[in-house]
Amino acid sequence: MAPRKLAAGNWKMNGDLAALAEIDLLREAYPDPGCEVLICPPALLVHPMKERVGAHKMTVGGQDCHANASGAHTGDISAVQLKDAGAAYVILGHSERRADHGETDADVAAKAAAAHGAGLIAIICVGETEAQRDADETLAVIGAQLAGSLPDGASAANTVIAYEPVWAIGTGRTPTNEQIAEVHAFMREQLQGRVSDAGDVALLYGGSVKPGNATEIFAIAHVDGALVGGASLKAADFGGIISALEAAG
Ligand SMILES: O=C[C@H](O)COP(=O)(O)O
Repeated sequence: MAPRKLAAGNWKMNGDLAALAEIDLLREAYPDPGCEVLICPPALLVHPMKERVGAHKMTVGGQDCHANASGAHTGDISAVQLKDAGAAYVILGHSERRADHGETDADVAAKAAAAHGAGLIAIICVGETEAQRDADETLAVIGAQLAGSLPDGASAANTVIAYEPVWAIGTGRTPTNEQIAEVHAFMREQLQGRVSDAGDVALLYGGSVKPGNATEIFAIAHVDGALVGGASLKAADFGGIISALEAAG
């Protein structure tokens, strides 16, 4: 098995029922996409989006889950509930959750274990801040986040890793191709010994991916797709990224 090719959209706290019209546009433009296409809308939209996707092979995911399957956790959503609503994936440990909700690597590992238990594929996010990159700590930070956030039992079938430099998210700035290549090769190496099929785990790049830079980014070794924020909100933009991934070797 080779790593899955995945164009993943993260709508973050954007979108409403009317925005599901974008799904119709994607279905029409890509009736049989040559890569996996995933959209992770706000939790309220997971079920209606899945209904809108219908028989199309596009998948839907959550943006977070609780580590427990149920219980007294007001405002939280479990992996089991996401699965029940039609999700196939869940994003975990996004830097916005690490910053806004104080999520630690151990929290992310527990959530990923819950996701796996519920039959969801966990997209585990890692990435350095600008200060950490300036201090030449990038690989140490990524190595520690990976080691702490990967649960036992992670495999290419149930886990995807997304490298998202915090300073590149929503800023229009991206690392150089060499910087992305260095981190992705490092992540591949770090997975050895932790995951039996480390060579087959999909590694996504995320942070200001647009139709205009996607082709270049997908040509970098060990980049198997993208986790896209702003440019996933409109089918016209996300479509450009899907097309670039379809065309990537
Ligand atoms: O999860 C997606 C990332 O945070 C990237 O967001 P962006 O594409 O808006 O920079």
